[in-house]
Amino acid sequence: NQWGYGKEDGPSAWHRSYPVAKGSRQSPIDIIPEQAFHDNSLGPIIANYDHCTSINISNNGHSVVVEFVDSDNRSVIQGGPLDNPYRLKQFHFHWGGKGCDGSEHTVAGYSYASELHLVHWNAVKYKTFAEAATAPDGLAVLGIFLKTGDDHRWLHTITDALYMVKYKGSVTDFRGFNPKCLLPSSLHYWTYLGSLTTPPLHESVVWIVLKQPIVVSDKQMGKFRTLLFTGEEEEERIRMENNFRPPQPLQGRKVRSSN
Ligand SMILES: Cc1c(Cl)c([N+](=O)[O-])nn1CC(=O)Nc1ccc(S(N)(=O)=O)cc1
Ligand SMILES: [Zn+2]
Repeated sequence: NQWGYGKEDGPSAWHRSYPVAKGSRQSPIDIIPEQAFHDNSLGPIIANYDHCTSINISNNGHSVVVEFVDSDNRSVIQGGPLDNPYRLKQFHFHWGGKGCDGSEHTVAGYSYASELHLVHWNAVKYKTFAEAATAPDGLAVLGIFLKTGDDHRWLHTITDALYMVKYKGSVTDFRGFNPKCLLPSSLHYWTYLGSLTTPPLHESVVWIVLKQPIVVSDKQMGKFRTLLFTGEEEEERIRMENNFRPPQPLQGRKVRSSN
């Protein structure tokens, strides 16, 4: 299933192999804060990542991904719009080209430099990630915006490892990383029902997008752009950048806002 972010295989072509691309709950979306519904029943998001166990970091030809042990509830997110704890499986990023923004969600038309996605699955209701990934309440993705400014103290742990996963298909050990250090100080959020933002675009995601971005330096962002979409054995070397899907039609969905 070769899909990508290029002219021929990019987001506008995905519907050919993945018709759900034109579905009724696609992601990302443009979030308009004034039109979000302040829902007082929405409690705080609780992220328990202290016992989480990262396994590896890899380049899957679309993004850089850090995978976690998800065989028990050692790292979960709960509260907010979620009826039960969702288990952390992986996190990855989307970003733009040099000097360009590359977040997936936008806020009143404003794009951020990058967007971090922490992908969780409903292990209470479903036996595997694969099963959850096709269920309407199967996944919960925590979206965190990145804006450029000062160096991020902890992002170095990730950016210093990127040279080891330059090529598509490369993977290397990456143990003991706790993603709690990537969370902003405020966990205020918007939430809505959506989908995976890349093929297979399953409409199985409860999106929780944090309002407060984290700050990373241009230099750190630049290291993401040393990654390649292409494999070591391939003739062509294509820089991994602009790996984001543009906002999709809201189709009458309500975006709720935490207090
Ligand atoms: C679809 C699937 C299954 Cl099923 C499995 N599996 O291991 O069983 N892995 N994948 C791949 C996957 O997770 N894709 C994914 C795509 C977009 C996003 S995003 N940007 O956060 O919306 C999160 C994840
Ligand atoms: Zn993503």
